[in-house]
Amino acid sequence: MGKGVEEGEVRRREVSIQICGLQFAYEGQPPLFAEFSLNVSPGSRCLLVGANGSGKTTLLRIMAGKHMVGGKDVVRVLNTSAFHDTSLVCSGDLAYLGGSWSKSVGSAGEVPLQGDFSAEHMIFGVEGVDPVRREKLIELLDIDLHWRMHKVSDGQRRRVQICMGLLHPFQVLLLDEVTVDLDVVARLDLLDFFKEECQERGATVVYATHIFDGLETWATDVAYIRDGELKRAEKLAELSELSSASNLLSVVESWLRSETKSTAKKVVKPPTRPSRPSPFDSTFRPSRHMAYYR
Ligand SMILES: Nc1ncnc2c1ncn2[C@@H]1O[C@H](COP(=O)(O)OP(=O)(O)OP(=O)(O)O)[C@@H](O)[C@H]1O
Repeated sequence: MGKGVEEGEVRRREVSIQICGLQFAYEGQPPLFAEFSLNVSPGSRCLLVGANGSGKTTLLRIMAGKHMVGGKDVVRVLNTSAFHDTSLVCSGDLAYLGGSWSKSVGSAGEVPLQGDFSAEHMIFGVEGVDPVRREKLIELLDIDLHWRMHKVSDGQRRRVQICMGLLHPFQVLLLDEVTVDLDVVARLDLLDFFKEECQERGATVVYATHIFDGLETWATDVAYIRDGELKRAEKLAELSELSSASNLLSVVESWLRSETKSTAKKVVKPPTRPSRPSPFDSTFRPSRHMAYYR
């Protein structure tokens, strides 16, 4: 084995995801990310938090190689460019579970999850899978293989989607709030499964969420994004606010509330309208323009 390969392996173990000076804008839009950098180390369970529209989904999709960005060194996942090296996804080393009802299964592309298929057909259709892992996931997610995908509930469909996404033992898993439809038991069991995968195999999970139940003891790191800018990236154990606040929800709430306040300060007040006449004023006469004052 060559020295270069060994060095590559060492780097791979030091950092799972490396984003350095990312710049990204949707077509015709102002830049969402400008000089964004973030490192995530192996074995981490990193929460991605931020207000609606702050850029979490876009960032996950960039890490998943779904958007082309700059050069090959800007976004590295397992020391490879996720966009340029499709083997990362095809091998199952990099898995992305997003909100849509479809699943990228290796080179098979996007598989719809709402047709008249059985859960068994969907799950057993994924090739090259360890049957023991498959059984474990079916049991964990309490999937009935006879479910017809067009007749199941959102939560049941989501279970099948998650199962298919986890069949291959990923090295990096990107989760865009996919637990939202799951009941409490399924969600907590799934979080335990992810924790086990990180602790036993050194896998890395990045999880964008607005639901913080049970995450204080689950996550190792938190990254807070505001308008495409990384405001905080810390180990949860070192998060000073967490010792004084009762839970992670309160900490994130305070971050987002201070954001709202500082944004509110920036809002330019519209020019004041002429005061409208009060119906209690004796000079008041209903006007055909009144609707505009609502
Ligand atoms: N396909 C798109 N084309 C243009 N702009 C987009 C597109 N997708 C997202 N955006 C914009 O990019 C910004 C970030 O969106 P993104 O979905 O990444 O935010 P988010 O943090 O995941 O939000 P949420 O918490 O609501 O899921 C938003 O202002 C959004 O309007």
